[in-house]
Formats: sequence, structure tokens, C-alpha cells
Amino acid sequence: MSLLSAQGLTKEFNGLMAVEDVTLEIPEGQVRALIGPNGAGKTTLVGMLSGRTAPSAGTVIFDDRDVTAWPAHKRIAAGMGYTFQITSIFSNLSVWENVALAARRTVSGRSDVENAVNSSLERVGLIDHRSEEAGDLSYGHQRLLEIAMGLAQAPKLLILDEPTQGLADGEVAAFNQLILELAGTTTVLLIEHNMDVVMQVSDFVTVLDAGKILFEGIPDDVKANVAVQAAYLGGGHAAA
Ligand SMILES: Nc1ncnc2c1ncn2[C@@H]1O[C@H](COP(=O)(O)OP(=O)(O)OP(=O)(O)O)[C@@H](O)[C@H]1O
Repeated sequence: MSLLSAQGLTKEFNGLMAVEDVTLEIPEGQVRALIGPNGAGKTTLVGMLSGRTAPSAGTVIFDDRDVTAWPAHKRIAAGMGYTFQITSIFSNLSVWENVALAARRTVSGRSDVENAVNSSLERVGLIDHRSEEAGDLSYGHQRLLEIAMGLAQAPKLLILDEPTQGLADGEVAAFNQLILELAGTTTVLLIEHNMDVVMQVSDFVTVLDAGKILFEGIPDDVKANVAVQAAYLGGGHAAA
């Protein structure tokens, strides 16, 4: 069964088709990667899925409900979580308190919030940093804190927007491990430029190019596809 289903999603900006007639099904438990060259429409598509961008046409069904007209906060409450940007981290609050603030948006009751915060910090490997001021964390740890803030909301679907950007190699490896551990319990939509990460953690890949789906398949098939190589991976020749 699909947890998220998008049909015919389209976004036009003053005549420019940023996303055109995209239909997408994400089954429960899947780690789905969304890739594509700069300007392909990834951010616009995810904006329509998460409620930050109103579509020009199309529908979004999440967890069996038509959420197309729902604002972002209502979708978050229904189980659609996405990583917070570092800009939404309060740098002079502790790591723990930042995650608690996120958790309180969907989890109620003191002990449930505490459990959500502790387990999220454990999952991303930041539990030993819980008392530190968030602003004192390294860049890589701040990115993991964003993920912990998303996880603390106990999402059915976790949307990660370029989570490995700016991470050191060792931190990327830790991120991969985290996603592999989440797989099966949390459905993940991952916008990612790092192809090694995509190959290692995703079950299925959607390739967007010029606002349309160019190809969908398992990572090995995406890697082998000539049109994808031409559009995105920088090699080969597109089929005519
Ligand atoms: N608010 C807007 N107004 C006008 N055009 C926009 C707006 N947002 C995006 N676009 C255009 O829509 C197209 C898709 O942009 P989008 O940011 O969704 O692509 P992307 O795949 O996320 O790119 P990147 O990988 O660089 O983040 C681009 O041509 C962009 O210039």
C-alpha cells in the first residue's frame, strides 16, 4: 500500500513548468531517493508534497487522506516530517531542548516527549551531546540534530532534503548507517546529490529532469540507464 501518492502534480511559475504532471507512489517502509540536476524541480515537488508550495494542478494523498489543500503544519501533525534547516535550530538552547521543541509539535505528555527526544538523540548518535548548546556543535552534528528533530515527531514519512551536504566522509558513513537502521520502520523520501549515498541506502530512485520524471527504478537500473547518465551523471549519451 502506498503511504504517499501524488497524481499529476504540476507547478507553473509565470509560464515556467517547474514540475509537470508528476505521478509518484511511495509504499510504506520504502527509502525513496529523489535525484536530478540543479533546477530539475526537486525542491518544488517536495514543497507540494509537504504543503509549502500550492500545486497548479494535481493531488497529494497521504496515509489514505487527500491532503492537497492542507497547510504544512496539518500534514506534520498527520505524520509527514521533514528535516529542519540549521536556521531553525536555536543555537543558545541545548541539543535536548531543541529536539524537545520539535517533539512537542506532535507528541503530548511529558514522559512521551522525553522518550521521543531520548530515542531520537540515540538514533542519530547525539545522546552524549544532549546538554551542549546546539550552537557549539560541529556542522555535521548540527545536521544530525536536524534529523533528530524530524525523528522526534515520530513521522510516518520522513523527508530529508540534502542531508549529507557539507558532511565529512565519516559523517556520511554514519548517516548511511542511520538510514539503513530506519528502513523498515520509517518511510523515507531523500533528496540527495551524493550518488554513493543514493546507491547505498535507497530501495528505489525517482529521477527528475526538467520538471518531469525521466526514469524510476532500483539503484542499479538507474545507474545503468543511459538517459540518466546523460542528464545527471555526466556521462554516456541520451537515447534520442
Ligand atoms: N518561486 C519561484 N518562482 C519562479 N521560479 C521558480 C521558483 N522556485 C523555483 N523556480 C524555478 O523552478 C525550477 C525548478 O526549481 P527547483 O528549485 O524546484 O529545482 P531543484 O531540482 O530543487 O534544484 P536544486 O538541485 O538546484 O535545488 C527552476 O527553473 C527554478 O528556477
